[in-house]
Amino acid sequence: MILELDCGNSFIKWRVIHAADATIVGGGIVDSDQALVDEVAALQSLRLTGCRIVSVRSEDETAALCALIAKAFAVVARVAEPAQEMAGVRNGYDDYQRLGMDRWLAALGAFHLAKGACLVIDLGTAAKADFVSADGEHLGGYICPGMPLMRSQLRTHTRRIRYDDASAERALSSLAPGRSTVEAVERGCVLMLQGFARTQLEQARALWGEDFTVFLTGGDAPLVREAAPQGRVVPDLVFVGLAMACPLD
Ligand SMILES: Nc1ncnc2c1ncn2[C@@H]1O[C@H](COP(=O)(O)OP(=O)(O)OP(=O)(O)O)[C@@H](O)[C@H]1O
Ligand SMILES: CC(C)(CO)[C@@H](O)C(=O)NCCC(=O)O
Ligand SMILES: [K+]
Repeated sequence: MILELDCGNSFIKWRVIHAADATIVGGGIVDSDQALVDEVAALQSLRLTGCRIVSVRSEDETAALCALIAKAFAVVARVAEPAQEMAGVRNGYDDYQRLGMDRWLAALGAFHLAKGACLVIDLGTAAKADFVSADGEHLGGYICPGMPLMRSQLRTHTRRIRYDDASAERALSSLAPGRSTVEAVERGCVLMLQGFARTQLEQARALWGEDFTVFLTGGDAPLVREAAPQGRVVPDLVFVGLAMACPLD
């Protein structure tokens, strides 16, 4: 069994797969290293033979997580490293090491699945878009605040915007103009995300006409379904790329 980890800025997504056929044994989302170890250790008949990690955290934080995993499960974690070119995709950044590894792996996974031009829209703490042309040229992308950051900026920088998580969830039953603070903010931020998605689609159309595949990933992907109806929702797109970048015998 292989432990796969996607360490974002707010959460760690994990899953355990069988090494032989990649079938999924278990998975989840946690907000700390210790919670990760506790959840994975609770899996029935766990037998880890390897671990691969993609992280956008600092080197120290990533090293600390690897050490914890080595101690808890006696496996050496392989950490995905930046590359100028991999699996037919050429990194489009001026300095390829600066491109976020989650973006790079999602682009690798998307190109592998699409076998042609593709647009990746990843909606997490940050909202990201990346473009890969039919010949594997990564053209670059965009980074914006995602839903959690837009929300918290409004809360932090105003005095009268305050509401709880439960009312935030209720507010999203519709996107009609808000008649309360929570509705106005939550729906407004969703419309920002949808606007982001639509603009990326326009860019892709300008580049490639209708000849491209759209992938939606990240925790908030469902919020832009209507704005990108042709989008393929692939929640584990980063893991697809991670397996390509870190094959384990
Ligand atoms: N089960 C879940 N646990 C945590 N967040 C979730 C869950 N389902 C949906 N979300 C939403 O997903 C968003 C976080 O997305 P994601 O987990 O992709 O972020 P991240 O990987 O930490 O961020 P980034 O990729 O920008 O570094 C939050 O806005 C949250 O509301
Ligand atoms: C943008 C984030 C934070 C999204 O997780 C990550 O991809 C990252 O830290 N990227 C480095 C900056 C860049 O991609 O240009
Ligand atoms: K992520």
